[in-house]
Amino acid sequence: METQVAFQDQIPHNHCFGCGPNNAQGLQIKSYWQDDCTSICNFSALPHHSAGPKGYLNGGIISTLIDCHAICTSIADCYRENNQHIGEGPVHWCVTGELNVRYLAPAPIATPVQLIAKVTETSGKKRIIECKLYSVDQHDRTLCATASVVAIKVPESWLESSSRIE
Ligand SMILES: CCCCCCCC/C=C\CCCCCCCC(=O)SCCNC(=O)CCNC(=O)[C@H](O)C(C)(C)COP(=O)(O)OP(=O)(O)OC[C@H]1O[C@@H](n2cnc3c(N)ncnc32)[C@H](O)[C@@H]1OP(=O)(O)O
Repeated sequence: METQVAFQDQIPHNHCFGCGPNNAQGLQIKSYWQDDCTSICNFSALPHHSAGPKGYLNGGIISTLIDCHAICTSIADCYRENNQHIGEGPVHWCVTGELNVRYLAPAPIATPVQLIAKVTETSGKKRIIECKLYSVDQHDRTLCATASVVAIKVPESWLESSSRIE
């Protein structure tokens, strides 16, 4: 995995709060293929990503991590399906159509989280991505959230039109 370049570092023009390398205030997550079917993202939170009690990770941040890891996985899968390297040749963009998160256990903010995602269904412009978020310390791995994300492929013109709204 260490030898791979993150999906996000190959997708151009990305100012997204969760996954955009071009957003200095953002979370700047990095996602990689783990194997043929699954992708992985490791993230360490900062103190201001807290929920009400300062020891736990904010639920909105958890949703953003899942959303961005899943959508970037969907984009990477579009390139893979077309036998292209990410960011080369015809552009593939996806947006979130639906995000369903089940919060199973609080995630301690000081413990790194790991996200594992898998594209489970592809039909036309739509992909369904199942994602799990774990809190991972040296001894244990606790499943804190599961999610199902619907990614919808949008044309390249989206980038041009969204760039004009600045
Ligand atoms: C505003 C973002 C701009 C991004 C620009 C792209 C540049 C990329 C840059 C960097 C990459 C990394 C970026 C990661 C970003 C992280 C993810 C986000 O935060 S994205 C922001 C939140 N999401 C939205 O703002 C979508 C708002 N919704 C829409 O624009 C439309 O509703 C859209 C495009 C999702 C669907 O539009 P339709 O309904 O006209 O599309 P039709 O072609 O009719 O549908 C295609 C298929 O999808 C299903 N579908 C559509 N919406 C669905 C939904 N909400 N849930 C389930 N299925 C849905 C339909 O039923 C249809 O399925 P059948 O082919 O018939 O089987």
